[in-house]
Amino acid sequence: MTTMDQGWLASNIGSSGWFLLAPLLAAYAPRGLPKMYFNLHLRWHVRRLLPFLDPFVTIDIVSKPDIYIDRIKSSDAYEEVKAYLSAGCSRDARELRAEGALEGDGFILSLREGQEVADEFHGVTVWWSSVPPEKEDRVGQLRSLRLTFHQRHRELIVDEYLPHVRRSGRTVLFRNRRRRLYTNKKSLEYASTRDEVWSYVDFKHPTTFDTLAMHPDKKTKIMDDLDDFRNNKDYYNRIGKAWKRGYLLYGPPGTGKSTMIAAMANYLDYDIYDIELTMVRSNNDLRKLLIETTGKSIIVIEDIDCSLDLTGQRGTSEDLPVHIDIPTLNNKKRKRTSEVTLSGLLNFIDGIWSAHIDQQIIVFTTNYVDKLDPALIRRGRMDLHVEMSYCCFEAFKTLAKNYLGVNKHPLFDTVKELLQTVEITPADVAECLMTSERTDHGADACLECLINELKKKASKMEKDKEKPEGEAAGKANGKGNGDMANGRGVLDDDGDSSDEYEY
Ligand SMILES: Nc1ncnc2c1ncn2[C@@H]1O[C@H](COP(=O)(O)OP(=O)(O)OP(=O)(O)O)[C@@H](O)[C@H]1O
Ligand SMILES: [Mg+2]
Repeated sequence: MTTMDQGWLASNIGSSGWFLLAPLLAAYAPRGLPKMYFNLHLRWHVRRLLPFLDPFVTIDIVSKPDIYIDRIKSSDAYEEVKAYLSAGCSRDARELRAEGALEGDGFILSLREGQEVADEFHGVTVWWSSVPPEKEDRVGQLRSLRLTFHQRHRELIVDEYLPHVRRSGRTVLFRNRRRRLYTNKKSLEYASTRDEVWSYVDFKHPTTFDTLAMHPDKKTKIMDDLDDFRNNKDYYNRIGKAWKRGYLLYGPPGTGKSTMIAAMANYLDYDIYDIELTMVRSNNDLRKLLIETTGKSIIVIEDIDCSLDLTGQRGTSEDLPVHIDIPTLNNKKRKRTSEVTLSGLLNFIDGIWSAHIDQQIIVFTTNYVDKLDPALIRRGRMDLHVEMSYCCFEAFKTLAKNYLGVNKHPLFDTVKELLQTVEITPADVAECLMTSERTDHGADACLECLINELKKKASKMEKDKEKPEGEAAGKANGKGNGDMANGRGVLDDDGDSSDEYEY
């Protein structure tokens, strides 16, 4: 971009003849000609001449009233244009205004009133200026940014340049924002249509795919899948499918399902909407929640098997309201009826309403995958089923690096051997390795602690095997009864994980 002063004059030089004609017409026409003639004919001609006298077109991009700013999540052309200009014009413009960014500690630079900057698009020069607010009424000041361009470029500017400005502005806004972790409010709290349905905090989870303990092949496949999703907008358009993808993460407690969600959000740079289904009163409220989400986000329903009674055969259960305990406002628990049904949830995932927001990932987690209604997790809804399993040696190595800062150790061989037979969750391994932080013990002591734990588990498994069937204590692979119904809870230590995830 260059400052406007020279650019503007240079482009106007060709039309200076018309500027001379204008005062002549204004001076002689009314005196020399009958009034009637002037009114009927000259005015008509003057009107036709106007585009030649001033061949420039202006478009004002007007801000939304302040009172609505907070509610605007998806698109606000004014904010997008401002962000586009702040990324470019701050380099050339001399007189700027700085506003504290809505999020973070930074400033947003914008043009001061009267300042103009030029921009170039496909060899065509256009000018942006900030115009003073036109009025201040009960909805607050309406500010505008004015775009000026030659009328012969109208099509290019309207059809290509302005969408380009909005797209680029959105990218700047997205880059500058703080990511958020949303959770839904109780249905009772958003009775009015203007109430916010989500509350949020800044999302600051430190987990990445680097620190996630999992077999590397499996990890790579998941990351590739996320990349494919992110980069394939055209593909989704072409096949006529909403740009969404469903992940089902299943496995015993402590195997990293929630951790994986944080890693996914950090990898994609997405917000998270964590839905507590038991707080949702009806299918209608569920839809309301969906409408108020934004793109580039992950919608999470954790422990879907515990959230609502959405299990059983679709034909019998989908339209029956489910009974759940909702704490009431005076904190006493009382039996209430949630009218969220299985079909309501299915519609939430991939009904017509779900298509209105692009680039969303839906994640369900569960400890008991086989208890879920097949309709809920069928392919197309939950596109990728990922089994989060017990700790394999490769996953252990990641944890050892995270917690102890070691890549090799003489005790690794013993750990490797034990992990081939013993089922231990990454959470339990992490707990043993964390002793190095809590005490002054180094890697040796932590690894010995882990080996002791593994040996204890091994001898318990032996004892359980000797007991008659039915008496053996449930494996630690389910919340409560240890009933991991898929029967594939153990990752091979050699990392042969090909059958642990399915597409
Ligand atoms: N795969 C993993 N990689 C790294 N850390 C892990 C992993 N699994 C578990 N952990 C550690 O264990 C803790 C608990 O894990 P997490 O909450 O992700 O388990 P979960 O599978 O969601 O369990 P639940 O089924 O009970 O919700 C995490 O805070 C993390 O420190
Ligand atoms: Mg969890």
